[in-house]
Order: sequence, then structure tokens, then C-alpha cells
Amino acid sequence: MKGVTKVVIIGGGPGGYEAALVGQQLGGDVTLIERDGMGGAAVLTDCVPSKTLIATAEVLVRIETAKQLGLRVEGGIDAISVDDAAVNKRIVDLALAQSNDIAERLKSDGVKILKGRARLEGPRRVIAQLDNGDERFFDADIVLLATGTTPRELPDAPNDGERILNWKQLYALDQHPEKLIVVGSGVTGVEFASAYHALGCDVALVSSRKQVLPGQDSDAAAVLERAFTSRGIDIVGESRAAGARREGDSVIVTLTDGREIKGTHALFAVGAIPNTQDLGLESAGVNVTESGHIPVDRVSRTNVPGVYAAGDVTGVFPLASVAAMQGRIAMYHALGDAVTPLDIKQVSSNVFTSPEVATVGMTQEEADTGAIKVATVMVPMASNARSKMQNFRDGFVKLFCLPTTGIIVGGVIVAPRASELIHAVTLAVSQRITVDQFSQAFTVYPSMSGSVAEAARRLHRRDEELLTS
Ligand SMILES: Cc1cc2nc3c(=O)[nH]c(=O)nc-3n(C[C@H](O)[C@H](O)[C@H](O)COP(=O)(O)OP(=O)(O)OC[C@H]3O[C@@H](n4cnc5c(N)ncnc54)[C@H](O)[C@@H]3O)c2cc1C
Ligand SMILES: NC(=O)c1ccc[n+]([C@@H]2O[C@H](COP(=O)([O-])OP(=O)(O)OC[C@H]3O[C@@H](n4cnc5c(N)ncnc54)[C@H](O)[C@@H]3O)[C@@H](O)[C@H]2O)c1
Repeated sequence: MKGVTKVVIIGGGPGGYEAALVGQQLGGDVTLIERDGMGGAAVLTDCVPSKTLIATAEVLVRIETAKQLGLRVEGGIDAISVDDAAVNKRIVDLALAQSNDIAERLKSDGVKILKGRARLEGPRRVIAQLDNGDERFFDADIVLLATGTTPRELPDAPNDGERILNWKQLYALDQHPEKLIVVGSGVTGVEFASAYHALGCDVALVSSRKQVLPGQDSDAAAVLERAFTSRGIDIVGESRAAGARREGDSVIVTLTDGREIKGTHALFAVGAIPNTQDLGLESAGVNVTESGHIPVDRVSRTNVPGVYAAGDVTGVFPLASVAAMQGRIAMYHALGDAVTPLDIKQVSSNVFTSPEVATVGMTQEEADTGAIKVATVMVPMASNARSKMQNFRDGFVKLFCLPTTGIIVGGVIVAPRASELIHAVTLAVSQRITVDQFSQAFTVYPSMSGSVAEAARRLHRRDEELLTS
């Protein structure tokens, strides 16, 4: 009789801990080795802390519209001040509480958690240096690598943790920056630019491309740029940072064209590098790409039998939700359960700025290539009654469908709480729902979701002008 399958997981972020729960549920004997804390970077330093900060910033953005909504704030918005210590304490406490909740859940499900650093020493042999000084060896049937990434640092912008910072170091500041220079206008950069500006900082956003949010819907990026500019965020477009240096209480960011920007702090959000060094991958024969990621197939297999990988370390789609799904899929596959391979066309994601930008499935860029003929429509939020009531004028709903069948294949929503509105579109994409089926479902009146249904209704007759090619 075959014994219990021994599963060893390296890394306790969403990729690792969600896999551990499934592995244990399916009868595996699961050991999870984590270096920093349960929940990984997602919970301790990246996703959860940034969204907690943004929750505070959102309140201030709402208050800014008080006057337009007929409220009188004596002294104006300046009468409200930010208690930086309280904001940061709340963030750190909430992240730790979330990490503890995850650890408790894992323990109660029977997962063995070890604190330390692990690496492979052969295809399915793992060696762990534990924080208590012990060294442990494991001969596993299944290994899952879910070690995440580390912020990229520019060689000429040495991170000092005080004024030249990465996103993990922001919550240790006593006071929020007076003038923050955010370098990098990817999702991380724009989220922090939006949040810190709302918290009262002067913000300059150094954006290397023509538009912020490269790779995202360009109509959405345009709305965001307009919103940022009208609020007073200084977008330094088509500029690359060469380095940064300290000068007393200031930071000078130098651009590759020789210009200099002065601030009190600089946040570098210029991407991340996978944690694959010192992981013993060579000893196990696990392939690594030029960028250092571990290539996997749609059921999270690496090239070595029995060795799986999940999450940011794979470079598939660096989201907590995808990491978690890849981890679960790895266990379903490894432990012989029914498994649906990962389909990134069904992944919804959101940029937590003000307004939010949520997307799923087909993108405008893909539609524009003409490889697949689609019909598309864009409904401005400005005409939505709820939107007017809430004094929200920018934003839109964009839907893509196949012209012959009307099946919804993608969407973009730019609106407050777009992260919640996108779920209906995600469901439509995953279940291949048509625009007619979608628009037959009732929406609440008045509601912003009414505009999502309106977009579907407008695609009922997919006339020539709605076709992208
Ligand atoms: C600022 C920011 C905000 C984000 N916001 C969102 C968001 O809102 N929504 C979203 O879906 N995604 C968000 N993301 C992305 C999300 O954080 C990542 O996709 C997610 O963390 C990936 O999970 P993971 O399990 O692959 O890795 P991680 O969460 O990075 O966890 C990996 C863990 O492995 C551990 N580890 C590494 N090497 C070893 C070793 N040798 N031995 C033992 N342990 C090891 C690390 O300590 C770490 O805890 C955000 C990212 C950033 C940077
Ligand atoms: N809300 C969310 O779900 C969320 C939030 C943050 C991050 N993430 C995930 O993390 C991934 C990575 O996002 P990111 O923004 O951290 O990294 P990124 O690699 O997507 O963006 C970094 C940006 O910095 C720019 N850059 C690089 N060097 C530069 C320089 N010297 N000067 C100026 N700009 C420079 C790059 O051109 C790029 O646009 C995202 O794709 C997303 O999946 C998700």
C-alpha cells in the first residue's frame, strides 16, 4: 500500500499557504518552511499593507468632495490631519493579525510550519536552516517552490531605508513624506502616488513611458493621468531615473537626461526580481529563465517531475490571487485530484488608485492586433445616475465580445470600487455568457453596475462601428 504523500513547500505567501491547505485537505503530509512570516510578502509587506494604507487615503479622497456634495467643512480639507503613527501602526498590526490568522488556520488543519530558510539539495530533497539553529533534511514526494520576489534596486540609488526607499519600508517612517518622488509608474508606483498624495504629500511620479500604467488599457491610463494631474500630482513623463542621492534632509533623483528632481523621500517601484538565487535549483536540475523565474506549465509543473512552482517566482502573472490558484492547482495535480489548468484569460485584477481600474480577459491591445475579431463598446460613467449622485464624473465601462455569438471575452472598468464591479464581468468571461444573457439580469437602480449592463445592452446589435477590425 502506498504511504502518505510527503509534501514540502518553500515559501508561505499565497502560493505556498493556499497550496498547504489543499495539500493537507487531500490527505498529504505537508511541511511548510517560511523565512519571514506566514502570508509572505503579500500579507506582511506588499498587498495587505498597501491596501490598508489606501483604505485611509480613500476616506480623504471622499472628504475632498464634501463641498460639492453640499457639506461645509469648517477650515476646509486642511482641518483634517493625518496621524501618521496611527496610520502606520494600524497597517503593521493588521498585517501581523492577518499573518497570525493564516498561521492558526494552517496549524489547525495539520500543516507543519517551520521558520527558516530552505533550499533544494537534489530533485526532491530539501534542506532547511531553521531560525532556532537546527538543520533539517526532508525527502519529499512533492516539492512546491513559492519563494516570491524581492524589490529591484537601481545600482545608483542605494536604498537606505530612511529616504531612499522601496515599498516595504514606507510603514516604518515616523511621518509621511513632505515631498515624495515615486520612480516607476507600474501598478505599485501609481497606487502609492495616489495614496500618498491623498494623505497630503506633494508627489512627483517619474514615468518611463508615454503613459502611466504601461501594459494596461490606454483609455484607463488616460483617465488616471487626467485625475492625477487635476489633483496636483506632478507626472514626469517619458523619463527614466538614473540614480538617487541624499543631500541633508533631501533626496535628489537624477534622470538619465541629466535633469534632477528634489524631494524629501524617493520611493523606487521599478519592478522585482525572483527569489531563485540560493534555492539549489541547479542541484535539482530545475530550469530558470533569463530573468531568473521558474518556468511552469498550466498545472504548475516545472521541468523536474515532482517539483512544482507557484506565484511570483514563476513570472506568470504576479498577483496574490494567481499565486494562490497556482498553488492549489499544483496540489490538485500532484495529489491526483480533478484539476482545471490555469487560464490567465479569466484573471481579474485591479489597480487601487482613485478611481480604481479593474480589468479581465481580452485587452484593447490584443483587440487592436486584429488576431481575434471582437466588438467593443465604452460607456462613460458620467451618464450614470449613481455616479452623478456621488459626484464621480470620470471613468467608464468597456466590454469586449465576440461579434458572431456575443460571448463576453473581456472588460475594463474605471470607477470607484471597480474591484467589486468587475466580478460580474469575470463571471461572464469564465462562463462564456453572452451580452444578451448579461443584460437580461436585473441591476439595482441606481447603481454603477447599471453601466455594466448598459454596455452589454449596447452590444446587442454589433454594428460595423463596434468592431475593432
Ligand atoms: C506593493 C504591492 C502591492 C500589491 N498589491 C496586490 C493586490 O492588491 N492584489 C494582488 O492580487 N496582488 C498584489 N500584489 C502582488 C502580490 O503581493 C504577489 O503577487 C504575491 O505576494 C505573490 O505571492 P507568492 O506566494 O508568490 O510570494 P510572496 O508573497 O512573496 O511570498 C513568498 C515567501 O517566500 C519566502 N521565502 C523566499 N525564499 C525562501 C526560502 N529560501 N526559504 C523559506 N522561505 C522563503 C519569503 O520570505 C516570502 O514570505 C502586490 C504587490 C506589491 C509589490
Ligand atoms: N493592485 C494590485 O493587484 C497590484 C499592486 C501592485 C503590484 N501588483 C503586481 O505586481 C506587478 C509588478 O508591478 P510593479 O509596478 O511593482 O512593477 P512593474 O515592473 O510592472 O513596473 C515597474 C515600472 O518601473 C519602470 N521603470 C523601471 N526602471 C525605471 C527607471 N529607472 N526609471 C523610471 N521608471 C523605471 C518600468 O518601465 C515599469 O513601468 C504588477 O504587474 C502586478 O501584477 C499588483
